[in-house]
Amino acid sequence: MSIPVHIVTGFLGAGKTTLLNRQLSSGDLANTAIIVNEFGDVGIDHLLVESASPADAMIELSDGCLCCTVRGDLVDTLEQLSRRVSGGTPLERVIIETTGLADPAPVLQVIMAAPGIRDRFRVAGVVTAVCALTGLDSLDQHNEARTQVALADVIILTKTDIAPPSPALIATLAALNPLVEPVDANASDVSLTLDDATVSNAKITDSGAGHHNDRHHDNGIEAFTLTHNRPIDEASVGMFVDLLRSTMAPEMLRMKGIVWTEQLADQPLVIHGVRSVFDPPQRLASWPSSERKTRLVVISKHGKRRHIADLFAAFTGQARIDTPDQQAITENPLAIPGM
Ligand SMILES: Nc1nc2c(ncn2[C@@H]2O[C@H](COP(=O)(O)OP(=O)(O)OP(=O)(O)O)[C@@H](O)[C@H]2O)c(=O)[nH]1
Repeated sequence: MSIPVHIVTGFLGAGKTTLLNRQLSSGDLANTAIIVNEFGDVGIDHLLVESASPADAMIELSDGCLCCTVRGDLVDTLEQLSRRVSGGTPLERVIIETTGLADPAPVLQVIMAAPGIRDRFRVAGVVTAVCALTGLDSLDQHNEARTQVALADVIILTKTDIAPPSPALIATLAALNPLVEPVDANASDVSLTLDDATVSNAKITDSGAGHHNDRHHDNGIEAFTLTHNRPIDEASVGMFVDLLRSTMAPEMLRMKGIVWTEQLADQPLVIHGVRSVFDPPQRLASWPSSERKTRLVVISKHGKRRHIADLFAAFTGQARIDTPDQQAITENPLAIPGM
């Protein structure tokens, strides 16, 4: 059984450590390793996180950002944890608190793709703290803040006790991540460690995506849904994903959803990708609702929607006058317009 890794992110000062402390003090983080990543020579945050978990469960990765310089350290740390587990130490979960300036995608990629890590750990979810007071400014001004929201499985609005979130902030969050309905940090059931069922259900249902089928925002990220009403050949799905990974990885922040395949039509395929890294597709035991339909939510850099939609159309046999079909693309990938 792989060990779930929960990533807690959010812009500088958004309230990550406060949320973590709150959950630690509630006592439900037994057998949890907490990895805190900080900028600067002297880490502070790890001192601020209360030691409610075993002393050696607290690991500080400082002097760099997880998404760049200390990536190797993260792999080493997870390998060490894995060895401890083999030696009999109980470990139910890992929580990684990133720096406020981190892009969480490389962290996810380490867990999903690094040899020796991906078999022993799995991404359980990304929780992003957003400050109700300063969140809108951060989102307007910083790419990292937008990426943190775009990649979130859960968005927690902090400091709502000081001021309620503005409608503009709520609208911006919905545009950046139509899959997720923000929750209030003060709500009684807020948790940083969502169980797998909650997260995978959020990923595959239509909640949010159905209402915001085609959302974009002028701050560089757009979210849209690709849908198809007929079963798709599984091989075509694989080719579509491969081509996206090889040609669009820097622009495609995230793709998640369910696919109705010709093979095993009663058990939809779950697709879950972060940039170029995709989880091995999993089958659901059955459809989550009565509606059978392929739904893929894509969060990408602004301006790439047309290319991604054209590729999807080609691989699902939806011919368009000015777009090559699947055969043309797979025989000559250079034929994709705009790439
Ligand atoms: N009133 C109020 N203050 C909060 C809340 N959450 C965090 N704070 C305060 O905001 C400040 C920053 O909180 P932290 O939890 O350290 O934020 P962080 O995201 O870990 O900060 P960095 O690690 O520096 O990015 C602290 O002074 C907290 O006490 C909240 O929900 N309400």
